[in-house]
Amino acid sequence: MIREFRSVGFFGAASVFWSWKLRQTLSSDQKRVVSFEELQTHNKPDDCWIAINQKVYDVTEFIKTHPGGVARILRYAGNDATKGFHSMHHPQYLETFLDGSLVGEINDLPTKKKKTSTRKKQKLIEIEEQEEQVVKLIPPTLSQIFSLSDFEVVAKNVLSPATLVYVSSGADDEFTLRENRYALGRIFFRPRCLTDISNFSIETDILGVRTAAPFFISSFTGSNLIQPEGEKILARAAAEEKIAYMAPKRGSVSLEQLHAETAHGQVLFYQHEFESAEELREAPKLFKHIEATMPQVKAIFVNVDTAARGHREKEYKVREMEAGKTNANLAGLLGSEPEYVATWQDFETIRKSTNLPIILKGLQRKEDILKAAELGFRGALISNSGGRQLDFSKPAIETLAEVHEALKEKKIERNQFQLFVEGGFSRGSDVIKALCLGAIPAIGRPMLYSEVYGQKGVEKASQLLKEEITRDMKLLGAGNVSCLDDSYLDLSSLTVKLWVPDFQYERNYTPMVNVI
Ligand code: HEM
Ligand SMILES: Cc1cc2nc3c(=O)[nH]c(=O)nc-3n(C[C@H](O)[C@H](O)[C@H](O)COP(=O)(O)O)c2cc1C
Repeated sequence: MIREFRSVGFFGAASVFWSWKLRQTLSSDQKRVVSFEELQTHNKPDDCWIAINQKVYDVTEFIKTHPGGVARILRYAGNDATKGFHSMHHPQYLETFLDGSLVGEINDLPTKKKKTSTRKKQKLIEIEEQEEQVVKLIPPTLSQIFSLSDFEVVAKNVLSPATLVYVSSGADDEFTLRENRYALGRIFFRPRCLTDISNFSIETDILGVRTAAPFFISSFTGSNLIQPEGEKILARAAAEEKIAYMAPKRGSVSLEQLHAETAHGQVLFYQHEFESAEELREAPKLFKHIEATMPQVKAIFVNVDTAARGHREKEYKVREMEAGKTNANLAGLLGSEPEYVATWQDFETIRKSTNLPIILKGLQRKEDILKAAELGFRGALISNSGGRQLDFSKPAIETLAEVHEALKEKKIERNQFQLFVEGGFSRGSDVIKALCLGAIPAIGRPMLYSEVYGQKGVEKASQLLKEEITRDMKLLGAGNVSCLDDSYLDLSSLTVKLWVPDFQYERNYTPMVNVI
C-alpha cells in the first residue's frame, strides 16, 4: 500500500511549474491583517506561509514547484523570508509568481531574532525533519527518472515497509537475489565495428508472435499492493508499448477479466502452478478453455520450482514488527504449502492437452532443460524466482550460459525450443547479454517499482529499456536481435566468484525482534 501522501496527486502534475503560475487567480486586493502568531502556525510542507516585505503569502502549492527547491523556502515556513528572498531574487518575482497567493499584511513581525543556541539547534532539527518529509512528499517527476534503478529508489521512499519488503526481499540470506545481479555484471561485451546497421530494429518474434522489443514483463502476485489496479496497469502499459505481459495465476483479477480488458493484438502469457492434485487434474480443461476463449494468451508458463514456499525471512520479521497494524492485503500472499508436487509424468498428459506452447518456469539445471527439449516442450524459463525460492540457487544468467552451450552441442534450434530467463534484469545491456545467449528475458521487480507511477511509469520503464537496448546494440555493431550471438560476449569471468566482504549482506540483515 502506498503511504497516504501519494494522494496529494503530485505525480504527473508536479513538473508543470509554469502552468501552476497561470492557475493563480486571487487578486492582490483580497488581503487582511495576519498576526505573527497566526503566521507561525502555518509552518509545515502541507501548510506553508511566509512573509516577504510585510506581506504574507501562502506558498504551500508554490514550494512544490519552486525551481530552487522546496527546502530553501521551507526554512522560512511560518516566518519572515524577506532577507532570504531578496538575497536571491528580483522583487518583481513576487508580483509575477505570488500575486494570487497573497493572504494579507503583517505588522507585528519581531524586529530582532532572539534565539538561544539550543533553540537554533532545535530549529535545525525541525528543518531537517521537514526536508526529509518533503523528499518523501514530492517524488521526482517521470522526466527526472533516467534508469530503472531510479524507480527502485523512489519506491523505497514511497511504499509502506510491509509492501516494500514483500516486493524486494529474497529467500533466507538473499545470496541468490544478489548474485543474479552480480553475475550479469561479470559478463563483458566484445563490440564489432564497421558493420552495416542501416536497417536497425529491436522487434522480436517470441514463440511466433511479433513484439516491439526483446523482453517482456514477468508475473507477480500482489502488484495490486502498489496500485489497486495492479495487473490491469501492467497489461495496459504492455499493450501501449507493444510488449508481452505474463498474467499471474494468483492475481487480484481473473485471467478472464484481464483478457476482457486487454487491447486487441495484445500479447499475454499466463503463469500457472499446481498446488493440489485437483488443480493438476483440472489443468487440461483449463488450458483448453484458455486456448478456445482467450486468443490473446499466446503461451502458458507453468512453475516447476514450487515444491515448497521460499522463506523470505526479512518479510516475516517486518510483519512481526508490524503485528497489530493488520495488513489484510498482505495476508495470504505467501500462499500455503502445496498439497501436491507435480512430476515429469504428470506433465505428459497436460502437455498434450493444448496447442498453446507450455513453457516450464523455474528450471535451473541443464539436464532438466535438455529433458524438457527432448520431451517436446516448446521452451523453458530459467528462473530462481528472483532469489525468492531456494537461496544459493545459481544465478540465472550463469545457468543460461551453461544451458546455451548444451543446446548448441545438441544442435537444438530456437524455433524448436525457446529459452527464457529472468532474475536481476534491469538494464538494456542485461537484456542483450541474455539475447546473445539465446534467451528472451523477463523483467521482474523493476516493473513493479515503476508501477508506483501508475501506467505511465511502467511505460517509461519499458521505453528506457528499449532506448538502452537500441543504443547498446548499435555500439555493439548488431543491427537486429536475430544477429546477436555469443561472439559478442566475453564470458571469461562469469563463473569466477571472488570472495569479497559482503557489505550488502550486512546492510540487509535485519535484527531479531525483542532480543537484547
Ligand atoms: C524564500 C527564500 C527563497 C530562496 C532562498 C530561494 C532560492 C532560490 C534559488 C537558489 C534558486 C536558483 C535555482 C537554480 O540555481 O537553479 C531559485 C530559483 C527560483 N526561485 Fe527562489 N528562492 C526563494 C523564494 C522564492 C519565492 C518566494 C519565489 C517566487 C516569488 C521564487 C521564485 C524562483 C524562481 C522563479 C526561480 C527560477 C529562476 C531563477 O533562478 O531566478 N523563489 N530560488
Ligand atoms: C512481488 C513479487 C511477486 C511474485 N509473484 C510471483 C508469482 O505469483 N508467480 C511466479 O511464478 N513468480 C512470481 N514472482 C517471481 C517473478 O515472476 C520473477 O521470477 C522475479 O521477479 C524475477 O526476478 P527479478 O525481480 O530479480 O527480476 C514474484 C516476484 C515478486 C517480486
